[in-house]
Amino acid sequence: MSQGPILELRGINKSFGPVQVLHDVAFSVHPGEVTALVGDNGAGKSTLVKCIGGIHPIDSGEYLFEGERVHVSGPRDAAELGVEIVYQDLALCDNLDIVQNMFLGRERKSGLVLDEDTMEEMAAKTLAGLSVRTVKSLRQHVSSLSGGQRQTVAIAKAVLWNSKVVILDEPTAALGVAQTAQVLELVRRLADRGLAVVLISHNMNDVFAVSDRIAALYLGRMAAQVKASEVTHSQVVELITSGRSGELGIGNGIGAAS
Ligand SMILES: Nc1ncnc2c1ncn2[C@@H]1O[C@H](COP(=O)(O)OP(=O)(O)OP(=O)(O)O)[C@@H](O)[C@H]1O
Repeated sequence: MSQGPILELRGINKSFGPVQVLHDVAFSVHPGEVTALVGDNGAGKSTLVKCIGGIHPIDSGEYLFEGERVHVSGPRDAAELGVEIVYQDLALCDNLDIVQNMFLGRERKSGLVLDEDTMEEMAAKTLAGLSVRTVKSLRQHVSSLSGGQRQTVAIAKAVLWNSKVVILDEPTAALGVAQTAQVLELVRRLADRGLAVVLISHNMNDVFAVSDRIAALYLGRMAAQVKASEVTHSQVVELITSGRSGELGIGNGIGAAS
């Protein structure tokens, strides 16, 4: 059964100087669901996500979290709400091990020294809770991991910090078939644990494999936000490329008024 949204944006506008990138955007994400955010290059996906993450301040519009209107004026505000973004270029440090990466900037201390045992235990528990069994040792440097394993560590890091909303920016873009499947499984598991997951992707197979809802941006406007079970591949492609889908009777009239 579908619950109300945990995060909801209404009427979001965002410009960079004279260029308006987001126009009156509505977007909502629900706990226990994967919402795919799709759109062509330059449609505004990254900008929208950066507004959610507090990296770009919004010009106008409402940001609601758990039904309350909130002001997110920096990444710290978003993190405090429980919103984490996992970027494509993964902010992992190659020269640190998995535990060090997962606790980077939020290290646990016991007195003046780092509490390595507790950190390792928490990291192990988080990975086990996500059924991640592919990493051999938590003390191996991240540089020795495969692309899929690195994604896994980055995602697990977001889970470790009790995030409620996890936004994944093209998590499978650089991965092969088997690793993509692993990461998608993990994405699904996050939602099954009750998190709200936003998946930015260009890959329709990935989108349909794991998403409950699909939000399509077209030239900075939200063309449609629909249940994945109610649309076909080609309808979503149409939304991405023209902002409309005639057959669906949805879309907000973008490009229609000529
Ligand atoms: N900091 C900025 N200053 C000026 N313009 C920007 C800035 N960031 C993004 N833009 C513009 O906003 C538009 C949307 O870009 P954005 O990166 O959000 O799109 P996207 O959907 O994430 O694209 P892609 O799939 O290529 O990553 C583009 O036209 C881009 O040039």
